[in-house]
Amino acid sequence: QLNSTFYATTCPNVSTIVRNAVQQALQSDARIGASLIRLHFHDCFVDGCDASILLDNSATIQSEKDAAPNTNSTRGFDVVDNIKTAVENSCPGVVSCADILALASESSVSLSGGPSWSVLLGRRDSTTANQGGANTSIPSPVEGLSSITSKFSAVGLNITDLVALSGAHTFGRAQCRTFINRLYNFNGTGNPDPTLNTTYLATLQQTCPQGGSGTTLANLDLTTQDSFDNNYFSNLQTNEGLLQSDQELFSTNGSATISIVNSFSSNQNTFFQTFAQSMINMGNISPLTGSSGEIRADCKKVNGS
Ligand code: HEM
Ligand SMILES: [Ca+2]
Ligand SMILES: [Ca+2]
Repeated sequence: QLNSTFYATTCPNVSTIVRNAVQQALQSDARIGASLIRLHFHDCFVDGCDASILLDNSATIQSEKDAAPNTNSTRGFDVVDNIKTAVENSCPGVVSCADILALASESSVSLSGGPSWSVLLGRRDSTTANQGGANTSIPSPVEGLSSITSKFSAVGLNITDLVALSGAHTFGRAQCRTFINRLYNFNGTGNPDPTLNTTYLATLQQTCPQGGSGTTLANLDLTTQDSFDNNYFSNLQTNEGLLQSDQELFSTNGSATISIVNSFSSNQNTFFQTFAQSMINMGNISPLTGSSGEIRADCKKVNGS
């Protein structure tokens, strides 16, 4: 029941306001677009796209920010607050934080060279957070393709959505601790992951030495780190996916995901169109609408708290 004209009379310029704020943030932080779209993903997978991820700890809120997939990892909350302030200055009390995450995701992708799409709007903001849900519903990079597929399926997303949305790893960074399992002792074998390109392996071992800092960053896309393009998929074909969950899309024998990777690698337009549709699908995960939830005044807090 979301629609693209939800704010046509109440905040007609909301898309432009968000886009300008994201563009400004990109000028001092080339990574911020990647960080913003990831917030939308981690929001939508936990009780739907309701901005639950943005709530800080309080007497009644156990923040999702402290859940394992998010802690010392998700970023961009300050930029979300800046966007919200800019939107409130033009249209006070009208635009939800959940819709701001959806709009900021589209701006992040299109400003980085990726597709544009018409964002569906009308989500409202939760009055609760679900830290336990964030721990269980957000996929881990090491849990295996079948388990990740189940987590997508649990929110109504199929294998095409999984491959297309994983293509968001065409930009942004990952910490050594999220892929070091592949570099030295994969699954207790005493050897690296055999599906890791040996030249790329050597580079990653230099970036992430054994016993080194787990928080050192590597580019998710070794070829075009800040551009939204289909190189992520050609990287998988050359065994240069960074996370185990990335490479498994192409290297799992017999998996239906392989032909989808090949198709996105050979045709960027196909990837872009499918990605846009899959973002709409993800953005439709159980939104609060009508009189459910609220329009938060401050994305970090439930109103009146
Ligand atoms: C398919 C399952 C997925 C897994 C297992 C996964 C896992 C991860 C991990 C481990 C990181 C690095 C975090 C860190 O080191 O702090 C990451 C980063 C990122 N993820 Fe995913 N992800 C998945 C799907 C998605 C989806 C669906 C999107 C968006 C549509 C997305 C967008 C991103 C972006 C853009 C980054 C970089 C963020 C930054 O640089 O701040 N991921 N992901
Ligand atoms: Ca949520
Ligand atoms: Ca790229």
